[in-house]
Amino acid sequence: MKYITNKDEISLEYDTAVTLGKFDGIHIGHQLLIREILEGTKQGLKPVVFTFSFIEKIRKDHVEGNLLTEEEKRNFLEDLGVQVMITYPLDDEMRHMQPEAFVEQILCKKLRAKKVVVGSDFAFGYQRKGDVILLEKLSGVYGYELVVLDKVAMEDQVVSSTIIRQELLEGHMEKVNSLLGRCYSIEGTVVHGNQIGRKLLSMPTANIYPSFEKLLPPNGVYVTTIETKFGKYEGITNIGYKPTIGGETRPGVETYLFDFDGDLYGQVIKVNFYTFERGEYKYDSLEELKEQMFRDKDFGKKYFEMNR
Ligand SMILES: Cc1cc2nc3c(=O)[nH]c(=O)nc-3n(C[C@H](O)[C@H](O)[C@H](O)COP(=O)(O)O)c2cc1C
Ligand SMILES: Nc1ncnc2c1ncn2[C@@H]1O[C@H](COP(=O)(O)OP(=O)(O)OP(=O)(O)O)[C@@H](O)[C@H]1O
Repeated sequence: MKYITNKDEISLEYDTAVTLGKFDGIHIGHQLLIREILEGTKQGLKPVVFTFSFIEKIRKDHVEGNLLTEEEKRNFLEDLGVQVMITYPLDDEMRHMQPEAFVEQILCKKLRAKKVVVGSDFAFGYQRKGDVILLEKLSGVYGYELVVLDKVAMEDQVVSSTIIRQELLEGHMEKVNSLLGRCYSIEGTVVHGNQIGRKLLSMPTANIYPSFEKLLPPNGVYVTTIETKFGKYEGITNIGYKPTIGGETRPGVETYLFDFDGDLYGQVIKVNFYTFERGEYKYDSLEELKEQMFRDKDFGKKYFEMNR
């Protein structure tokens, strides 16, 4: 997949099927739009996702972050079969661009869009004045096919990244997963902890520190699966600051993998979240923490027995 972040490099040399938006999470609604641009390949059009960089707006504290980091979004779109991803800088020039100019100069001239796919509420251009009516009108002028998809809803609620972010911050993982059409996941490189898990708690853990732009569910314990280069394992994961031990300055994601006995240090793992079990708690002693962690392990094992 071609990945373009420099606005001087967006002139494409082939005809394209383009969808536009923020695409945070790439939820079940976004996936429909992407499927539609992939259909464009049958007419010889390359599928393109055009999105903006909002980096400057993100408070880097896991609370106003995104469901997907830029890297995750890129990998995900590539896996889906998208051939070009453009992350366009949302600078002053772009912010003030009239919607008609955007369609003419960017969409038609630079991206050579012959098919444009958007949701029915798509808005773009200065003051979000451009909409599907304008796109329809201009399709006759510039000769592209416009496909407008109805917004996907689930249980009478329109699916949106905003709703998924809210549900995630509440720890409603089942809801988040059904709106995403897959498990919420966090990726990172396994780093060394302070070895208390293996030596004193009889529970070795793989520690990762997610990127700051990544939105995290509430601190606490979750049932998870973990993708590693050795395969996929079931496990139990704590998100937080380990208050019983102390000394942590940023939240970590710490996982005990069931039935695994190998070395993960330095490797990238992906942790998939299924359900929230309990909040993180400051115990009076390591012994109490250890007893609770073994109850957490039983909880996780039972969850998979019942949900396999
Ligand atoms: C399932 C699970 C539950 C945990 N729950 C808590 C908790 O409630 N409070 C806490 O302070 N630490 C909790 N932890 C973190 C432990 O304190 C941590 O695993 C231990 O300190 C070992 O850390 P280390 O890998 O740096 O050696 C939990 C860890 C796991 C895997
Ligand atoms: N539920 C949905 N069904 C179909 N298309 C959707 C849905 N949600 C968004 N879209 C479309 O996907 C494109 C990208 O939209 P955008 O990234 O703004 O999604 P969003 O989920 O509505 O985000 P936000 O909640 O931040 O507004 C737009 O064309 C939008 O209309």
